[in-house]
Amino acid sequence: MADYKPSSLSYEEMLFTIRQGLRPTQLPKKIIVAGAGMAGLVAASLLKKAGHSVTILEANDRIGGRVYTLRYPFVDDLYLDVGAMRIPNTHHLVLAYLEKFRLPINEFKNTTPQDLIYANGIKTNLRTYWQNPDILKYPVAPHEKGKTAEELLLSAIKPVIDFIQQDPLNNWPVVLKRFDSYSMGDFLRYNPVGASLSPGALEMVEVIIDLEGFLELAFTSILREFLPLLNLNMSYYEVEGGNDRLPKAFIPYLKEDILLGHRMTKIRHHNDGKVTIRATQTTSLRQLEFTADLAIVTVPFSVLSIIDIEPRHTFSHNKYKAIRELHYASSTKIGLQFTHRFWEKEGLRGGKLITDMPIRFAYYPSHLIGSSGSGIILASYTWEDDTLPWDSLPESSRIRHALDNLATVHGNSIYDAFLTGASQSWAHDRFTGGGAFSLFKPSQQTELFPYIYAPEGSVHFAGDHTSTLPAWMEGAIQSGIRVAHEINDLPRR
Ligand SMILES: Cc1cc2nc3c(=O)[nH]c(=O)nc-3n(C[C@H](O)[C@H](O)[C@H](O)COP(=O)(O)OP(=O)(O)OC[C@H]3O[C@@H](n4cnc5c(N)ncnc54)[C@H](O)[C@@H]3O)c2cc1C
Ligand SMILES: N[C@@H](Cc1ccccc1)C(=O)O
Repeated sequence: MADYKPSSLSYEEMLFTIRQGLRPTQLPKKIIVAGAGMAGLVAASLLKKAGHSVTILEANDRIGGRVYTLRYPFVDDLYLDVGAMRIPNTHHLVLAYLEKFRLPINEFKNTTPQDLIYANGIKTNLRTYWQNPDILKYPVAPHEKGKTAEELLLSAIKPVIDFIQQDPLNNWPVVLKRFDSYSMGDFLRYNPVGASLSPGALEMVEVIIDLEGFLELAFTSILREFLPLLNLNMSYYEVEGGNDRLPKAFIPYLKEDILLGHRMTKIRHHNDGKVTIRATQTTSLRQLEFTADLAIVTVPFSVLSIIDIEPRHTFSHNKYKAIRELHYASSTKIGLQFTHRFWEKEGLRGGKLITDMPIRFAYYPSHLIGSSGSGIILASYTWEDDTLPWDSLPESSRIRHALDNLATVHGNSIYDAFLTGASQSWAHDRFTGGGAFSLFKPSQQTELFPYIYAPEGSVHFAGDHTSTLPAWMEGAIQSGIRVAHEINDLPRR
């Protein structure tokens, strides 16, 4: 296990840092930040305010990374968040930045009793399903009849959740030690602490709770990521006008320091401890070099794996292993715009469609509810294997098939209301190296995590993958704050 421990900042200390900044440094340093996603923007803004000189190299022609709001080709000033779309009310770091930048938020209706379900060729809604789960005809065991997917899943994992909630700080490592080798699927099939699920019950849980793509991943990782989504009393927010307004809010303070279209290609350590980042200017293809006291690398490991490290030995064996092995899940989103908000006439105001059709989960917009104009449905949001049928298609076919799936549920009249569509296949996004977010395979949290966030010489690491909440902006922000504290008072090289 690495002897390096990240600064164990409390939530209060992280919130204080967002509101008041770091302690002004007595040792101002030159710092390069690779990546202008949430982690890089948070780290760079805190360190600049503390007195350091920061330069942010961003490969893309926009900042924000996986906080990405698509506006083209939609009309009527509408948009679709094809990356981060929902903010749990327990993600206090994100909410603190939204408050700091005074960004307007509205409720993201993640679920409502009117949520549609279309599975096994049967169409119903959540309210009816809750009253009679057997309506979907999953071949559950006799003792599982009459129970919803949430009830069956929670009955299987409740002992673990209760244990964690008793004392999260001390009990989470115990849970990790005992269950990190389990996949989500194996934990539910051969449950070591609670009710094992029959194949029929497991299939219902997979479809209704959207676990189908994650069953082979680590039980501990999926449990932690899904906790917010499993809590039906959880409320969520979104930024009015698009979630990309959050990263964009950093621009006024950092605009002199951000170099767009600068793709890091090499990290070189010098004998005197300084570090040079080589970057290709993506328009001119010129090779540029930036030398500094320290570097903060926030790019996903799926990208870092193709960056040259010189001399090789300046990264440890375990860092290379973590970069090579950390699992990245894929994800694809498809948005369809319609001339009018027909779904609202069916009582769908926010919330979603849950289906075993290839679109899997669709989300109805939570903004402009009740307005008479056009609207955009997130017609498909898939993860892992569920993205394969979509990633293999050209965009026009993705849109067509998603429309066909929606028509199965909403009727053929939607074809006349269809305006335009767009999709984002993160597997094809070179700025994330083809991964949407890191999620551990069994045992990877134990084996890899300590080496993911640990610095290597003058190179420090941030990004959601280095946090305890990957796949959430909260984790990216947490990592930006952690790394800023980590290097604020380090000696100059
Ligand atoms: C489909 C999807 C849905 C999501 N849903 C939610 C959600 O609902 N709620 C939520 O809170 N979070 C959600 N997330 C997760 C959230 O978007 C991420 O956790 C967060 O944005 C990650 O920020 P980051 O700074 O760690 O990484 P990134 O945003 O990936 O930033 C890394 C940056 O590095 C840049 N870069 C890459 N390679 C190079 C290079 N060689 N040189 C220079 N720059 C480079 C990239 O362009 C990018 O700007 C979702 C993510 C996805 C993909
Ligand atoms: N946080 C992202 C992705 C995600 C959710 C649940 C588990 C893992 C990943 C979302 O809310 O959609």
